[in-house]
Amino acid sequence: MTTGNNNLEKSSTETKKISRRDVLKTAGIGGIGVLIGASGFGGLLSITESKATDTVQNDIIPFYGKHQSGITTKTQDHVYFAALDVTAYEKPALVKLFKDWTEAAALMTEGKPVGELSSNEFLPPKDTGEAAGLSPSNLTITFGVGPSLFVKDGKDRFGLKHRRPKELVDLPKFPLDALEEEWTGGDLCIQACADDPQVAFHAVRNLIRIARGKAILRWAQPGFQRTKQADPKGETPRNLFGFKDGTVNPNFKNEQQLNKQVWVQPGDGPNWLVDGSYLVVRRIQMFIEVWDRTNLREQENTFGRYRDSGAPLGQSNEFDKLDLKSKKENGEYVIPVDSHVRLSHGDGSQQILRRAYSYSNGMDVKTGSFDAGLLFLCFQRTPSKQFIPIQKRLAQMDKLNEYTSHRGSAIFACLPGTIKGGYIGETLFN
Ligand SMILES: C=CC1=C(C)c2cc3[nH]c(cc4nc(cc5[nH]c(cc1n2)c(C)c5CCC(=O)O)C(CCC(=O)O)=C4C)c(C)c3C=C
Ligand SMILES: [Fe+2]
Repeated sequence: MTTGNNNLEKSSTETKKISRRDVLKTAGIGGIGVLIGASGFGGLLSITESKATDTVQNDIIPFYGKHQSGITTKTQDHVYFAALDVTAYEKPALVKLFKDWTEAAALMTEGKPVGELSSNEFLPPKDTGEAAGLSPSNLTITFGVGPSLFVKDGKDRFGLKHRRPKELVDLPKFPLDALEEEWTGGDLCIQACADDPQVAFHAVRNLIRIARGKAILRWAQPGFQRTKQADPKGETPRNLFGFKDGTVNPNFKNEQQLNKQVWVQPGDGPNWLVDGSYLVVRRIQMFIEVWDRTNLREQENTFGRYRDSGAPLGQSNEFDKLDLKSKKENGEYVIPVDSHVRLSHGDGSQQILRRAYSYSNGMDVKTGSFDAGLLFLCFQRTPSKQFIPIQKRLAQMDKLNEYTSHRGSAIFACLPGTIKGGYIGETLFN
């Protein structure tokens, strides 16, 4: 029923690697527009493929489709997450922003710069340039809208109030929350994931630049997992506490399961969000110095899994099922009552799609310890029936709470995908 991250599927369309330099070289022959116009992107790829076989790989994730990419896409090595505040006052400005973002995002995910190269030395170049020569690196860019886009301080800012889904409301305050304004909320979000940190950063940087005069950064957080070079087998990544994290997740190959757990369905709320998903983000600080002084048995009891194999306590293999009934001779449960997996699993009926990344932001100047933790990103169909009840259980008695602190939080509705010629957000703004 469940798979590890390593089993997650890349989007269905066959993809090919083509570096930005290849695109520019090819453009030198006939011009990008002419080439794409004449043969479609597939044509461009096959030309380049036959010319430069050494660069043929699978690292373009299609931007267009029924759903946005970056949700059920195999988790890339890096994320750059940004929450934004809208500064525009009129809906047409928002529409223009999303149209421009769609165009730029589609280009960047194909490894292309956001605008044609200009030789006018008196103007700033359209693309910021740091991804020139880099491969597309499986870049995905996922856009979301927060509750405050619809209503802020009681004000219907863009005439969208009646379109706000009931589920798109600020999360309740959970016990032990230590949220800080500087890591919380946002009218819009951009999640850029890629197998290269510079490609992910480049994407967000250029989108923020395009947003000038319409939206500004509110907060941002980069995150990482181990790279594919370091772990060519693609095993489940480990978090900063050294445990395999991401073992149990909905099966990305199972369309039925995704429709049940991840994608918003007709009848769930307003139609504009059908085929989209809700994203809950938590910026969770992990007290790694305290953890490092904790003995192994305590660490394993905290999660309810073995550190080495990732297997549930009492089992041998990572993907073995949790046995929540089995007891030790002393009458205690093998998987402790306050362990993270027992509480997060509950009765198994609530599942979320987790796409978490570690972060490390240098030193916390107040304490002199690392400012490190987990950028917890999870997608779901109905937050009130998925993230919220799970987090309520965890906040009450999760043993992990001794070693973590929730510092940031936000919720977004991630829009459905779009086709070429359309734009992300058109179902909402039309
Ligand atoms: C409310 C949702 C969750 C938060 C917040 C959360 C924080 C968090 N988790 C880990 C590490 C692990 N989590 C694991 C499993 C797991 N966690 C959640 C939910 C939240 N975690 C779920 C739904 C599950 C799966 C439960 C199940 O059905 O078995 C694990 C075990 C391995 C795995 O399945 O991934 C680890 C390890 C940290 C470090 C953390 C906050 C910093
Ligand atoms: Fe967890």
